Amino acid sequence: MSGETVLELDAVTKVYGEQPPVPALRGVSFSVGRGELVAIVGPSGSGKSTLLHVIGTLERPSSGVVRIGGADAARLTDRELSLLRAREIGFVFQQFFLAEHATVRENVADGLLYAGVRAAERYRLADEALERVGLSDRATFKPNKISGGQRQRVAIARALVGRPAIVLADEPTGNLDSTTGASIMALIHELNAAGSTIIMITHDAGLADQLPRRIRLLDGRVVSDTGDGERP
Ligand SMILES: Nc1ncnc2c1ncn2[C@@H]1O[C@H](COP(=O)(O)OP(=O)(O)OP(=O)(O)O)[C@@H](O)[C@H]1O
Repeated sequence: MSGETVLELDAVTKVYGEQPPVPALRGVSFSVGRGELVAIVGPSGSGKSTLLHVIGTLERPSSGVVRIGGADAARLTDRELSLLRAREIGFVFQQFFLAEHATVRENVADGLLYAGVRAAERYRLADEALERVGLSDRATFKPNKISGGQRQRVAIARALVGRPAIVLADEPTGNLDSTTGASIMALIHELNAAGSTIIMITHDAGLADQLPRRIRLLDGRVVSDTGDGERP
């Protein structure tokens, strides 16, 4: 059975600067189906962050096409693009990026600020997301009163709260010790098993090997992709 394509890249390039131009992506094509769990792996400078920014519509490609849920990102205005980003993409970063003055619950609810969801609904969905990451009992805490692993769970709940089509995780275990990192990886697997489509960037081949599909980048090109476009 072939499922729905949530992300499609076709011959995407990204060139930074002019003197000299730095080609960060040199014709990247692949697609991701709903429910996939994909690692994008490669050494430093291979283009992983650039690819994440392009997929996340934070940067426009120099050429090529990025389709999210069938919509060609290049055809959208900046305003439409921010709405698409707010509704369809959940970001998880290595450095959590939590608001320290706000509670855990507020941090998660704020993930819906730009998606046009009313406050009461934001908090209801935040509580639901916190339950999914096993942190309901920390909802009223401030981020500085919880552990690093719990902070990353908050960041993941924040990314999930709007039930985005794609969760993009950039080295989500990069700031954690190995045990805590393993528990975050277990959570990522759990969330994927529950239906989330997750694309994780890592330079760590060992971590990538734990994921069902690996797309390997080198010098801005895909050098291998263990998925063949078939949907799970
Ligand atoms: N804003 C920028 N301006 C100019 N060059 C850039 C910019 N961002 C990235 N690059 C260059 O593009 C190439 C790819 O960088 P990118 O950050 O995407 O790689 P990466 O695989 O994420 O590396 P790392 O694992 O070290 O974060 C590198 O040669 C980098 O120097």
